[in-house]
Amino acid sequence: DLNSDTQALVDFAAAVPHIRKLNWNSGTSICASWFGISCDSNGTRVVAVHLPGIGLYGPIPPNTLGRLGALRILSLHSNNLNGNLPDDVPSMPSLQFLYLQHNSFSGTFPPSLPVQLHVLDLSFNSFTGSIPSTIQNMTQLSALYLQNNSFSGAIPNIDLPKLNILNLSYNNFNGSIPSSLQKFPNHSFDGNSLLCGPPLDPCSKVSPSPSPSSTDFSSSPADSQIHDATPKKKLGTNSIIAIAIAGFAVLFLIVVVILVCCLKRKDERKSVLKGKAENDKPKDFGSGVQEAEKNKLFFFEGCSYTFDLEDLLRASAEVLGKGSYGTAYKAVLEDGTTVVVKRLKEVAVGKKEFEQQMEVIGSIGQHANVAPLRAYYYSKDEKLLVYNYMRTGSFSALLHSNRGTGRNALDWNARVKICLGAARGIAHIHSLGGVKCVHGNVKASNVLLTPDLDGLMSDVGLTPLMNFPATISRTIGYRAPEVIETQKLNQKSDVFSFGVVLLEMLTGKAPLQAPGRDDVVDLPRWVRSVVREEWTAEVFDVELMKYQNIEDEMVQMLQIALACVAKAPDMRPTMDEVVRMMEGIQHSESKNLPSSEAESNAQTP
Ligand SMILES: Nc1ncnc2c1ncn2[C@@H]1O[C@H](COP(=O)(O)OP(=O)(O)OP(=O)(O)O)[C@@H](O)[C@H]1O
Repeated sequence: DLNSDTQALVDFAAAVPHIRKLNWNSGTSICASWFGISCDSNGTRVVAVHLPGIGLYGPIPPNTLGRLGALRILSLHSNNLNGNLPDDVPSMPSLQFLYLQHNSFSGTFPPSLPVQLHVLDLSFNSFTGSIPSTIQNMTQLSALYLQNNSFSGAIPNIDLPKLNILNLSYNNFNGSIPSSLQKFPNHSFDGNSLLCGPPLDPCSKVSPSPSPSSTDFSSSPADSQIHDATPKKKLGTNSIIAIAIAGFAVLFLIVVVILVCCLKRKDERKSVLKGKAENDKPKDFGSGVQEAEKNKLFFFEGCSYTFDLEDLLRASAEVLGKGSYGTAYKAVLEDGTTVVVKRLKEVAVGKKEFEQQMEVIGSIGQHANVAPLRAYYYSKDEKLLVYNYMRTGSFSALLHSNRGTGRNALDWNARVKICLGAARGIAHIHSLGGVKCVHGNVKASNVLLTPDLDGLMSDVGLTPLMNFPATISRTIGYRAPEVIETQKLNQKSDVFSFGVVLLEMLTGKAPLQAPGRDDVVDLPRWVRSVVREEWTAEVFDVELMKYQNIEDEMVQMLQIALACVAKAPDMRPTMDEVVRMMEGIQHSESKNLPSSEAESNAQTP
């Protein structure tokens, strides 16, 4: 019952040192006010423990968390926990989501995992030994993250029907990849030098000699609470040379492909715009178009548009808004095609760098949650970007416009779906690595919506083109404190900005848009101050109050948001972790389960 759950948590907190205060006071209600704790809807059992990145130290003692018999989600990632897992922890009877990544756990793969586990994340630890074939019993498993450990041996031939995410990269696995797992992409297996077969190189070609990375393994558990997503292992000189050669080859190929495309287009569009730029009345966004012969619209691959610059200049245009990069126009072409044209102002880079960044943007755009850039035009006086027109508009517009006029409120599931889409889009950008793979301007008006309310990140890859200080004032409410100070963007500053979007979604309040305006709030500060006083009610959007059974989810989402807007960048989760935590919430609620299962969950003693 709740008393024994409470005692289990108290025992855990007493035995495990932690940097951040938990404020688990026996006088307050565990379900309503204990940090990181969620109960079932009756308030009779603890069903989720979310304690990411709060500085937990040392091993998990046996007979503490393991006593939480109704626990469905255990999230202890990004702490400094170490040692072996106690026997009773992963084997809790109701556990469905286990997040232990980014700690310093050692020992072998947990021998007894509950068969109903949905997600298991042991990545970025120091686990050793092989994966037991009994993993085959976990028929509900949909995601298995074991990357960046020291697991070894052959990978068992597991065939789990629901498994759709698998990451075994950066371990010491050897042998051939079993047929059942060959459907996963290479990066599921990267960084295991003795592993071969599809999707990696064929086994016969793999030389047995490359030094196993175990000796190079550098583990620095205590230096930070949240590690970067970059692999912990150092690469040998051979690997670096090989990677460099492969990189050059890929780059060369890309350049060749682009050249071929350009030449082809040149042929297709003869004499586009010859003498037209002066004769036609150019739209606002085309007034700087010159030298039309030399500079044409460059389309990205996979784009089905057939118009050219001339058509675009003839289109009827309407201003959508002035953003930090320039003005956005909705342009309707003569054949009815509607696109968005962004006319960039104050581009701070030259042509070559601009084009290189366009290539980066083109490659980032291959994701369901990133609004793809379709075409661009570059000349000395005019820089235009062409995007699909999203008629559902932006998250910001849907969340804030026409409030209080009996509008159709954006319901909870829609809000979560939109934010999860945006989170996946940002995580995708981050996954590409490198300094340029930062969004840099995450905010609700840059989350565009598909007709079925999926969130897409727009304005991707534009910050490296611009003069940084020019963009800062418009988006002040989304900026991480260190960005305001140093003017340097990084992935953790994107996480902060995303946290503000989540707070915006939860509270229905827009963050500070520009200094000196008093109609809007410093959201992280406001939410923190309310939360300090008392939980929930005050914080959440009144429009959300009419929905049943969502308090748990809202509180959990609030915790994620607050973790994202932590003042210290190191304390913020990575975007990948944010996605997984959000997915965990989505899956965990009984209302998302089939009704029979929901009932049995509700009846659990
Ligand atoms: N592809 C698109 N489809 C529909 N609406 C869009 C599209 N791109 C932008 N918008 C909308 O047009 C308006 C202006 O966009 P723009 O990106 O120029 O400025 P912003 O988002 O307000 O600020 P920033 O430049 O900092 O991103 C915003 O309301 C935005 O949501």
